[in-house]
Amino acid sequence: MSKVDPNKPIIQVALDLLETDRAIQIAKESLEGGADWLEAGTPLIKSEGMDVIRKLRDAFPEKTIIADMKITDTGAMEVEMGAKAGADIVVVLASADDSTILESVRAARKYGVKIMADLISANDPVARSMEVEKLGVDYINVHAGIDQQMEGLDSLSIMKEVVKKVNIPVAIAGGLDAVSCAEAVIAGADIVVVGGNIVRSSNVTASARAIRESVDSPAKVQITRLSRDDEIRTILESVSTSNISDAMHRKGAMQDIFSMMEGKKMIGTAVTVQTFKGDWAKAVEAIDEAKEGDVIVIYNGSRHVAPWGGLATLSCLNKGVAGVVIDGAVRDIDEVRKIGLPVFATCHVPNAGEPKGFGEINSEIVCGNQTVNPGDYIVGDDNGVVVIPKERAYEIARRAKEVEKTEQRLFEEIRRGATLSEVMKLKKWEKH
Ligand SMILES: O=C([C@H](O)CO)[C@H](O)[C@H](O)COP(=O)(O)O
Repeated sequence: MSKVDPNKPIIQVALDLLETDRAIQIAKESLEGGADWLEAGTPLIKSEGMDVIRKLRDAFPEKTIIADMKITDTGAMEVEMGAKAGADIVVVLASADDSTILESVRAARKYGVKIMADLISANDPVARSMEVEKLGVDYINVHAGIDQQMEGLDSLSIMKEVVKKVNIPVAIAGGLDAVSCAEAVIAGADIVVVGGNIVRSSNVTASARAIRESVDSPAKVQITRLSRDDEIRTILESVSTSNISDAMHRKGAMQDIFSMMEGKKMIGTAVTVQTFKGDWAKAVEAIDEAKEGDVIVIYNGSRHVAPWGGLATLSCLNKGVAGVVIDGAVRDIDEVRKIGLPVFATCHVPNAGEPKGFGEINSEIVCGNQTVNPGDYIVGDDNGVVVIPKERAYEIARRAKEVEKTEQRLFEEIRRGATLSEVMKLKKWEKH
């Protein structure tokens, strides 16, 4: 049942959820889209125990089921648990001690299951893949863990080395989508393990189908490479400031700063301005310092005298500035709205100050009670404005995307008639 045909890559869908019922429903939808193997993900096993394997086995008697137990010790006991619950393949950490791997393999032989060794966090994954093959494992999974992916680790380059060194089937996992699955198959992957990009999709069947098409015809998939900055901006385009706030554990949101341009989204890198009540010179000079795609972030601190208005806003268009954030007031709001540049501010008033020239451009400032440094990523939408420190921009963008995907699936389940607390089983997960 768990054979691998070198000409037909296997899609293993990782059911990284918390509830058995949702996992079974999502498994059904992913099989309809062409997924092959069903993995009880580690969070699912931790949440529901081995019973989830039994329920998956009952629901899908003919399918290959993987218990992603990530065994680190007591190999024989845990493999026995997985096998008796109905798994075909049990996952052991490749970084576990050799004694654990050997015991897992011995128990697997006794109970008629296979062992997949997961290389997540292995010190020297290529060398370890050869060692665990010698210890008798049946499959190797080259895996960039979810937290690692968020910081930019990907498993493809390691997998390219591993496939040259081992003779057993090689799986790859770690944030794979239709494009990276195609790349992995071209590079020699026998099994692609896909979690979030299937199970958190609002249309699980369509997402599984897209992966099926890409692994079956990988040469047809167009592979584009983006710079890190473009990648960050592309991801940020697709998420909301609420998603980002969740990803940052509620840090990063500016206080008392609101969109003056309903429906306009803004993404850019900060040019910071420290200025003072009644002085608009530095705010306006910052336009000349800004590059295309920058956001001018101004601390002015007055609700009554604006450092910014219509003429400054129009000047921004000539420089390709992505938007403006003001801790303080803006004026000429009718002109600002006509011009259409995203502007976020505390309020709007008629008064402007004078161009005196106090203050500084591109020093660290505090805006909306958040520290902003030049180059930090600033995102604004109708919810408000968040600042993402530049050092964590990629990670936060990726985490926000995971939040967005999770919500897409929740929306879909609510559309089907459930309430949010039913879908999330809120009562069960209240703090005990
Ligand atoms: O094994 C996994 C992870 O450690 C959480 O248990 C995932 O199933 C694996 O990474 C695949 O999921 P995605 O990375 O979301 O595709």
